Amino acid sequence: MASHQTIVVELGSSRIKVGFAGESKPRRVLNDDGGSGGGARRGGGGWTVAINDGMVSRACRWTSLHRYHSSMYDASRDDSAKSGGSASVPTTAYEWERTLYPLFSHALTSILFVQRPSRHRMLILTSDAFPPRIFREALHRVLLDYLGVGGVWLLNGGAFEGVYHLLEGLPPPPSLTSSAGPPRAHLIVDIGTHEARVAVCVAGSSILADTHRATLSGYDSFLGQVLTNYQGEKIVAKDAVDEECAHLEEEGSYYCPVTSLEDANAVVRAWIALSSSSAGFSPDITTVQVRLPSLERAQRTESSMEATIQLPVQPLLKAFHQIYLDYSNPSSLIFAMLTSVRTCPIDYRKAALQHALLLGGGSVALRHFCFWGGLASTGSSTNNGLGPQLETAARDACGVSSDDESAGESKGEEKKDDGASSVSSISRKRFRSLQGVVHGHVDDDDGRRGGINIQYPDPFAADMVAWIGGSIMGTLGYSKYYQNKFP
Ligand SMILES: Nc1ncnc2c1ncn2[C@@H]1O[C@H](COP(=O)(O)OP(=O)(O)OP(=O)(O)O)[C@@H](O)[C@H]1O
Repeated sequence: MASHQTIVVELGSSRIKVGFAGESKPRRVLNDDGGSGGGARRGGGGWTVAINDGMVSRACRWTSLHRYHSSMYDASRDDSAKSGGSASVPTTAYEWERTLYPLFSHALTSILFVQRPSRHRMLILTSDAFPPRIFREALHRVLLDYLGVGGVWLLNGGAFEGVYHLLEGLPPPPSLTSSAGPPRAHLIVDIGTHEARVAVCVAGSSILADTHRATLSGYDSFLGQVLTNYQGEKIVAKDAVDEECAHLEEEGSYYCPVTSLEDANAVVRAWIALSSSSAGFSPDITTVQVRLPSLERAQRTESSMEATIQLPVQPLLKAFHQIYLDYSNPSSLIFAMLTSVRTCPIDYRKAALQHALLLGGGSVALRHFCFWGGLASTGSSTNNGLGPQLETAARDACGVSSDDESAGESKGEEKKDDGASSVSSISRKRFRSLQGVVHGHVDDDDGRRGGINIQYPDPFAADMVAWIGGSIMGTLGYSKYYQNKFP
């Protein structure tokens, strides 16, 4: 059987990327605003893919395969659930077949224009390291039996496997000398929609399964926390909706204008835009001006209402700290990263922390997020963004304060009480074993060498790396890994 180009599909929870192996980008990225990218905000209960497979036009509801900490997931935040959509993940192979058949039929006929599926094999990347058995069974049945695709390779934990094929070609971090040779290990951090996943990937091998961690630090989970924090603050938006709020204040109740994930996303985008603009930004800023989508909609019916309002930034920064930087919180990203490294064999720890890579759409969305802690400690806005903030949080977690870079003698000492008194002594000691690795060593000539270094996989787009890695894999001769219809 002559095999034509391999098809590569990345099944993400909020974006599905479809294309051919050997190409530099997917032919189409499906998301819930019709595939144009950017993404309208949706809740965690799934979204709708518009399907047109040449026979019928309909919609297919797509949910993530698995939801980590599903008991912690707050369905009341879910916009789609509120609007009557089903928030449930399929629970039988048959339900998965009903979801997958229209989706892949659409991809083959309307996106890739494949005439004879049997001449193509398909590489499927899933974010989950362990997708449910019923999903795998349904996928194979749909692709091999119903749609007649030539062969299928389901690649679990796709981002980790995919990026593995790009790592060799990535330039070394500027802090490392080029003579150091190719890195022996990487810490891969994939920030997705609901979850973030972390694992150590070793050169010449694959990911170390023991180091795999999943945590509720996806971009939408962060937005959920932003929403919760603003609602908890009970903001009185006097200037925005004068009469209404004055009345509420009199009654002793409050009004919070941030009412959906979409609003929370608008606050995040506004803050990033403000902090990225060099003009007029200073660490003293405590409010941000935001145009809220929900107020914009209300404005259409009530013309007296203002859609742009001034909001405090404190609840936003608090959410960022809780979800990403708080090393005393087991659900935070920094906790997952440090636990992952602590689990890996001791001789790989140094290399893994020196070569940490941020992947996934969430890391793109937060790449320039500015946090006060960083600004305050450096006195400038250059040390902002997710990567530098995670580095600072890792140093804090390991008891390496930011100002003792030159004074190695403080190693091993208890961190002084500098306002972080709410952090328990157990939390402060939890990652002490990584202190030397996170800190690096101090050279007389060149300053600090080694230590934690968190990078983006430039020049590749962090949210495309998994698919591009899959595209490379699809061109290689991995025949024995494909499950073929005609073995
Ligand atoms: N370029 C971008 N700029 C801003 N936000 C983005 C960008 N790309 C993706 N996002 C947002 O980041 C989140 C994660 O995107 P990603 O493409 O990694 O999702 P996914 O692969 O579907 O998720 P998962 O890996 O959890 O299955 C989504 O909420 C998405 O809206």
